[in-house]
Amino acid sequence: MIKVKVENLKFTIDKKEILKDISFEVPRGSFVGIIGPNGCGKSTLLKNIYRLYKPSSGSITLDNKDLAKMKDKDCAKEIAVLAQESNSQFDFTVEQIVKMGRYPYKSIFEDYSKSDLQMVKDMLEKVGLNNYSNRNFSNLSGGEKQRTLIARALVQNTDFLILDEPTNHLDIGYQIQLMDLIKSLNITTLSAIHDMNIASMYCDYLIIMKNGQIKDFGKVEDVITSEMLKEIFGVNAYVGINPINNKLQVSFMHSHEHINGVGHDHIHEDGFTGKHTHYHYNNKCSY
Ligand SMILES: Nc1ncnc2c1ncn2[C@@H]1O[C@H](COP(=O)(O)OP(=O)(O)OP(=O)(O)O)[C@@H](O)[C@H]1O
Repeated sequence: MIKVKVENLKFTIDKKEILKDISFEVPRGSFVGIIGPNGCGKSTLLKNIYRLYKPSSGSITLDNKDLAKMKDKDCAKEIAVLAQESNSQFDFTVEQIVKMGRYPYKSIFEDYSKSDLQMVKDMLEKVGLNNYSNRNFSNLSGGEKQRTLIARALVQNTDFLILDEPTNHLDIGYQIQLMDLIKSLNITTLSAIHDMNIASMYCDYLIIMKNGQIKDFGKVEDVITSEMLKEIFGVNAYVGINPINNKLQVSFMHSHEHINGVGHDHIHEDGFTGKHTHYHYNNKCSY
């Protein structure tokens, strides 16, 4: 079953084509990550899906319904979004911000119910902010702000979650805690992610983007390769398998550490000529 279908999506701003004929499907209940270099169009793609931007052409459907035709409030019951940092919630307390996630379920003069408030309290506890209800958002650390915004997205209680670099600002403990929490909800999730190891641990499928185009779409183990990392990001990496969880694990190397070639003080393909050590791996020499 397909939750989200994007077909031939193009998006142009200031005469610059940022998304060039994007098509993909997100299977219901899956966690799909989007990876790609800075500026390749990940956020812009997400913004077209959560309707901050209007596609120049193409279509996006959610459960076979044309997203462009949905009312805002209905859309908010179907899609929760954690965008990249925004300062729009400047003067609110943490609790007030998280409560906003319940807004789509309220009629115009209806106040928040006991169960809304309980949900907010429970979610703040889950993201490790139980004593933060009355703190002013603007005084929080980057990680605390991020966890507040995640709590707001999760109390929206939708079947589809869009995350734009959700682990931004979070220390490794909170990164794992947050991703475990999201994964445990079993809701369809589409997320821009920079960290390859986080992507490998949590995603079912990955979209590889470059220059506003999709270069690959597939299962994590099929698309994360050292060749892809070289082609898309221009970096050298060792891709192995963690024997404990059988997930791919990526370890990056300096640009002068690579597998083909021997000898000291020679010119590398990237121009590196400095002194360096050679490392041996499987009888091949890397340096
Ligand atoms: N409102 C806008 N006006 C003009 N250019 C824009 C606008 N929004 C995005 N762009 C440009 O579109 C391109 C894609 O930006 P986008 O934010 O989608 O990249 P990204 O892949 O999410 O990058 P990052 O990894 O840095 O977050 C960039 O070149 C950006 O400068």
